[in-house]
Amino acid sequence: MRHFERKQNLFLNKDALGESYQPDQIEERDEEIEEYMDALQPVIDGWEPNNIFLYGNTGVGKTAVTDFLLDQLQSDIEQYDDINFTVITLNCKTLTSSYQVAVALVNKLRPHGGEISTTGYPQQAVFEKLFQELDKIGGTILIVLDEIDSIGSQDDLLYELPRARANDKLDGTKVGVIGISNDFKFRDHLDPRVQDTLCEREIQFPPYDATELESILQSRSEVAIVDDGIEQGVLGLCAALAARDSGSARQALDLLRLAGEVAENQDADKIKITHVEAAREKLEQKRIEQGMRELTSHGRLALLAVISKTAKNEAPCRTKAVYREYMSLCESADIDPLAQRSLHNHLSDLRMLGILSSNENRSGSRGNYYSYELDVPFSSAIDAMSDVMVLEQEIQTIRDIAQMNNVL
Ligand SMILES: Nc1ncnc2c1ncn2[C@@H]1O[C@H](COP(=O)(O)OP(=O)(O)OP(=O)(O)O)[C@@H](O)[C@H]1O
Repeated sequence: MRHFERKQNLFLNKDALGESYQPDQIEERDEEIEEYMDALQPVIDGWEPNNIFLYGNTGVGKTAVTDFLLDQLQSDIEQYDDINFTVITLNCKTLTSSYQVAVALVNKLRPHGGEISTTGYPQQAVFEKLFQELDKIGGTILIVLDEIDSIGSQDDLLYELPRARANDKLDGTKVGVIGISNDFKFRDHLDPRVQDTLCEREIQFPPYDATELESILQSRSEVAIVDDGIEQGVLGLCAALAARDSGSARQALDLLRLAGEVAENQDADKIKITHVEAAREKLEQKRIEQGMRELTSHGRLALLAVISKTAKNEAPCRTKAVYREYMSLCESADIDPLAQRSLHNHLSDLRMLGILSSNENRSGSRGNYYSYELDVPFSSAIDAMSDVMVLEQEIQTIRDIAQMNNVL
């Protein structure tokens, strides 16, 4: 049997490319940092803190900048004896109401063994317990609620918490809320009173462009990867691919880490462009597989129909042609086909998931029509299909046709 062996030739600190790493330096966010520092200024001046709402797509540095600035604030505040400052951070991902968020906060603040049950109290009673815990700490408290959109429409706490002092619920403790969200609709759907309070200061984090991502990768790779461990052009390629897709630093860092792992497995002395390409394919496949897990069986058959048209070199193709292919796959799978209109909806969903792309063609008197093609490499799509479909024979036939037509 093969033994585990430590490999340390390319990575100096692989964890520095991972999710839990907190960078010493934030790149390319000077404007947002400036705005954020302005919003936090009242804390160090000893006034009531602003409530701040941060929004932007996933991976654009909302959490990293928040952690960085609050650490900085905490250390700068040490020189002022008259401020007692506390930060409480809670990720709300699994908490779907004000009640659940309030219970989680209370239990975070109570000592081990003194936690309250997650059910059975009237909501106001939990809020009261929370205010009591906050008063025990006293001073200035910032409560960071990450992924705040999970709270949904039951958002009373977001109204009550920032106003607790004004409404005499707190005994001198100054509380500010920092809400973080990547759901752009969440803000607009908030009760207008909550919106006014919570979004006192709003800071938007736009997606990164390729140059910005390259500079983030550059600074992170200095910590994560050995000198001379990266071939020229590798960081640029990772940055360009992530910028084109999402503008997410997380995606760019994931790509570099995976490329490093591919290189390491091949005992290469550098991370090369080919390793990035292999890593990209792996990530793409993971993304498609994740997307496909959410599809119904008809969604999968719709995708397989487009894959089959691609193998025949017949993509982009119109809905009508996809529909014919889909009908024949349904017949092989012994599944009753949907109407063409419903297939069209499935194709739209696949486009939303980034698996297909579509073009609207204008054809004069005959009206407009859509044509579809894969927006991911053929090989990733068909490999992902093989994992989730039972149409083994049909998938093999599609592979054979693709090979004959040199479709990769
Ligand atoms: N400007 C930056 N400089 C250095 N590292 C960054 C920067 N922006 C993001 N990162 C890194 O990218 C990764 C993702 O960033 P972060 O978690 O802050 O994104 P986010 O906007 O909070 O995303 P989500 O909404 O999904 O939580 C982290 O590893 C973070 O350290």
